[in-house]
Amino acid sequence: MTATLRDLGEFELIRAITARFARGRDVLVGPGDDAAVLAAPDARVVVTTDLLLEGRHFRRDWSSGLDVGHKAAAQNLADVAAMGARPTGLFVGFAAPGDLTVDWALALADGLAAECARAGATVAGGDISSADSIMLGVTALGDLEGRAPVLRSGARPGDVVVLAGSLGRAEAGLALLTAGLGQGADAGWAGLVTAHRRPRPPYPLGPALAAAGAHAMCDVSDGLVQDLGHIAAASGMRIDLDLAGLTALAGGAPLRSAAAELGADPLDWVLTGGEDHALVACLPPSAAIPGGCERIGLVLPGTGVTLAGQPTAGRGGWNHFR
Ligand SMILES: Nc1ncnc2c1ncn2[C@@H]1O[C@H](COP(=O)(O)OP(=O)(O)O)[C@@H](O)[C@H]1O
Ligand SMILES: Cc1ncc(C[n+]2csc(CCOP(=O)(O)OP(=O)(O)O)c2C)c(N)n1
Ligand SMILES: [Mg+2]
Ligand SMILES: [Mg+2]
Ligand SMILES: [Mg+2]
Repeated sequence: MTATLRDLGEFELIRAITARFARGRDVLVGPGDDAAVLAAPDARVVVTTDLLLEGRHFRRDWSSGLDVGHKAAAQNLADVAAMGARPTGLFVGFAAPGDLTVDWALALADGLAAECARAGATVAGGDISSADSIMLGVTALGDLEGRAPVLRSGARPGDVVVLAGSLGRAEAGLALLTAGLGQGADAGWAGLVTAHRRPRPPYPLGPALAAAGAHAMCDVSDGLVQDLGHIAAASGMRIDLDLAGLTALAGGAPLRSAAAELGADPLDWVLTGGEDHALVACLPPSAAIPGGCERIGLVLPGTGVTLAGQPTAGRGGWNHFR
């Protein structure tokens, strides 16, 4: 076969790869969700892993070692929370060039430790190698504490889609850095750049949404429309986003002024921007919406993600090969 990864795209590649793995009898939730759940020793432990590569996920001239440590931990701990689990431990594979300063490597460790502390977890192991550029492979574990895992596949018609955390801010910060306007940015723009460098997922709201009865949940790593698209597809449902609510999210002063400066659309950042690692969940209409969450849409029969009933085609999200 001469097709390339770019031809296939990230998510078709994942489908093709995982189709080759047997579903072991200990695997209660396998590839396809934010984290896996294994039956042995019991069904309380969720496991997830993510890569973070220099040049692809961060740049050393844009982010400090401390920033990258925060981001590497947050990206994984958010997947744990998105299952409704409490983060417990992180395992960190770290490869770097020999001329990296010790200060940078130790700042990275400090960032990992600080972000773990935010989530109530800790680094429990890892591995080190040398490499031409910095690479991190982080694995996170979490405890469901007796709750059922909240999958991407459980959304039902009538569920209310709720958001915990921010959207579009990390993408705006990345756009500012890319345009050369990020360093030394003042006022609100600095907050956007910080959102790119150190996303702040609302970890406790993962278990809180699970306890509130969430039918489905995920974190937003690649963009709201794309990630909700995974829930819609896995659940066999349509998700309709509320235009007024999302326009309000895009209307914050820093997002608006950064978008005006860059000739961008702040609503695009909110709909397609990745890496804020907000949590989005589908709650039954009777459920009490936990504090800190806001309603942004509705689950309906059908397919795909719509905005006020209109198709979102063309508003994609991050895909590693496209
Ligand atoms: N190389 C791989 N082998 C097996 N499973 C994979 C691989 N890459 C991704 N997956 C699985 O595919 C699903 C989607 O991955 P991804 O989009 O990275 O999720 P997330 O955005 O939550 O990190 C996850 O369940 C993940 O475990
Ligand atoms: C230097 C740089 N360029 C581009 C980006 C934007 N970016 C890189 S990966 C990504 C999506 C999230 O990362 P991914 O590895 O897909 O995490 P996952 O979905 O597996 O959680 C985004 C928006 C960035 N963070 N840094
Ligand atoms: Mg995820
Ligand atoms: Mg991943
Ligand atoms: Mg991704």
